[in-house]
Amino acid sequence: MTTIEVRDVHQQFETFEALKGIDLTLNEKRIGIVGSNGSGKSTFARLLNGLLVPTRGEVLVDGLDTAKNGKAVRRKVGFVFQNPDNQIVFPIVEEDVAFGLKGLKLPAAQRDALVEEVLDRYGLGAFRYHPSHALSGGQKQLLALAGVLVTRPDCIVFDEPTTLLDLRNARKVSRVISELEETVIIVTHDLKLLENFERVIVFDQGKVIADDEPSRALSHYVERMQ
Ligand SMILES: Nc1ncnc2c1ncn2[C@@H]1O[C@H](COP(=O)(O)OP(=O)(O)OP(=O)(O)O)[C@@H](O)[C@H]1O
Repeated sequence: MTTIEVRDVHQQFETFEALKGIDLTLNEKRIGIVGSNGSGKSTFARLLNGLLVPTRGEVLVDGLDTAKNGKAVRRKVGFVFQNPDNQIVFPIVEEDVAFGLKGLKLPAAQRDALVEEVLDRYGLGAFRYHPSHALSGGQKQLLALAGVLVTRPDCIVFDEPTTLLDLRNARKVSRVISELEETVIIVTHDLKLLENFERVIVFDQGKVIADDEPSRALSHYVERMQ
């Protein structure tokens, strides 16, 4: 199981400090990240697989520094964006999933089998040769997830996976996430998503203000928001 160590992390965007000294060790199977708008959650999430490197401090994934080993880190930790349109880059569904496998240089037959398996798993098998842009919002979110899962990361970071979805699709994506064997870290405003999680971390103005089992952490958050 992947362990992510975040040590004295600061993130400065020009004159604005979005994260102000974060120290955390993440090694639970299910971790939720909550907090008000602009509190630094997405910034924090993007640090976890080296999409962003901290301006001060360090992030280590199984001992690998994200600032020095970005590629190896991203093989361990996948990232699913809030808006799947930011993640889906190929015009045809199967091409998009296959792209994630490109670096592995697999024989074509093995690559095709992996693509088929992951599409079937998320009910997208019938859409294999369809244009990616013609999928519904929920299907796009699942395609984005398929494209990450096919590379078999140990841990997946989701940035608000249900925010853009209607209730039915949000439930579907939420069920898919709950069934994942991989370690899951979710940034969300949808507190229902965090039922049965092991740990919830609450951000406020670039700092961690609570870090606890979900019911205690969430009641702290709700109190703070009043
Ligand atoms: N690339 C950037 N350049 C400048 N400022 C940035 C950049 N990225 C984030 N910020 C700022 O950092 C702060 C934290 O942003 P972040 O997206 O991490 O918040 P968040 O907690 O995810 O918010 P939300 O719930 O609204 O998605 C915000 O004030 C934002 O404007």
